[in-house]
Amino acid sequence: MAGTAQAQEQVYLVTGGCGFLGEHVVRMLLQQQEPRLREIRIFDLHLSPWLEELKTGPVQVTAIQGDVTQAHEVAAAVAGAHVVIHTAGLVDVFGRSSPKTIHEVNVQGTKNVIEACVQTGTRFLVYTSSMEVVGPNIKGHPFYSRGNEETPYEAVHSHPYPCSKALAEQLVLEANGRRVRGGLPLVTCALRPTGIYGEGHQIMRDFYRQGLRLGCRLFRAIPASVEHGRVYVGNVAWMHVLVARELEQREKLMGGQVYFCYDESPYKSYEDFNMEFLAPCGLRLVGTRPLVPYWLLVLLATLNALLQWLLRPFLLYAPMLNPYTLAVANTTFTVSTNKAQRHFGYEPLFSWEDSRNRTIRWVQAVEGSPS
Ligand SMILES: NC(=O)c1ccc[n+]([C@@H]2O[C@H](COP(=O)([O-])OP(=O)(O)OC[C@H]3O[C@@H](n4cnc5c(N)ncnc54)[C@H](O)[C@@H]3O)[C@@H](O)[C@H]2O)c1
Ligand SMILES: CC(C)CCC[C@@H](C)[C@H]1CC[C@H]2[C@@H]3[C@H](O)C=C4C[C@@H](O)CC[C@]4(C)[C@H]3CC[C@]12C
Repeated sequence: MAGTAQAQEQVYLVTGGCGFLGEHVVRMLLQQQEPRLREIRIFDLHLSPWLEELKTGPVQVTAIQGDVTQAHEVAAAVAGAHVVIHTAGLVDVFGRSSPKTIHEVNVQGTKNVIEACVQTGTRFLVYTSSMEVVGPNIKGHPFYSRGNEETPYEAVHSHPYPCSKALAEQLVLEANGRRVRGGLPLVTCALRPTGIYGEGHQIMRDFYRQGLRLGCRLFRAIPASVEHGRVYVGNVAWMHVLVARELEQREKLMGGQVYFCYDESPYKSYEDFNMEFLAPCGLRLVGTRPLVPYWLLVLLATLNALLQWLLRPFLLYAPMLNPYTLAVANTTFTVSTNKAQRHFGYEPLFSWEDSRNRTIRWVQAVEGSPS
């Protein structure tokens, strides 16, 4: 009886629940009508207005404005939660934030989440990591033959964002098995999405707007042969929900594990993949080969980095092209694995066709909306 009462009382906490991925996780939790779910807490630095519309359903939705770098705020939000899905993070590869801030949010913030679980007795922690914990590395090595979780790869990073994600992932995995308040072990695991796309993807929106400005054209910069891993946001969210649900039943198998996020999205170059959505919206990718030689792109990227540094005291100059983004876009890195299917029965919830159509509809709706 006590078991039944407990089973109906589950509280989920989603950090970063108002972000691109976080919103999909929250909506997925509500759509899946998890019978044991009583409350979803959404913890974010900035709360979104759409939260209000979620508050009318049978599951209590609690919005908590807070900062993961503040240990006491995190502990207060975690107290009494059954599972924490920690998606909050500073996703910055353009140099908008300082390396210190990226470290504080992504590493110290994750430490605070782990410590809060230990102190308050929360046993299950799902961490949103990134493919960039593995690569592409600074040497530009491709991840050949569509690697999986076991594929050897020299993970060497210098950029603050992948460094912070790698450190945070390590902390999460090392915390698996720590005794939480009450004496039971903490069960953790990390999900590594490749480049996420779908409704709410701001970089896709930026490319679309840039294409409109350029007379409905984009100019190819990266060879079509470079494959870049992509995964639909709905499937990434679904994977988080499944892991959160299954972690309790399969703690021996899943605890301390990493899983790449994958689905049926095709293997293509970054730009060709974007054109799957932007072409039906009227954009055209000019050139079957890069129009600008690679050495010139490297030069421009280096110049941008230099300008960013020089202008920093006066203004924020953070263009999309810099040596790091160029290296990521120009290095083959894709995954092919079925580990999530073997460990917890994951199958993508959205087919490629669905994912594509949903994303196209979203891009089309972007036109005319404020930037
Ligand atoms: N977007 C991708 O392609 C991608 C790929 C792999 C992994 N990831 C990871 O997925 C997670 C979510 O990324 P996203 O693309 O949804 O980014 P996002 O910026 O849309 O969402 C991040 C959320 O975290 C919140 N946040 C930031 N700093 C915070 C703080 N100090 N305290 C509390 N909340 C804070 C933001 O307000 C935002 O709502 C991140 O951890 C990111 O590293 C993203
Ligand atoms: C060279 C230019 C023409 C194109 C620049 C594109 C560049 C802004 C894109 C290319 C690849 C993108 C990253 C990739 O999809 C994966 C991730 C992992 C994730 O954890 C955070 C986002 C990130 C880094 C994407 C950012 C934008 C990138 C670099």
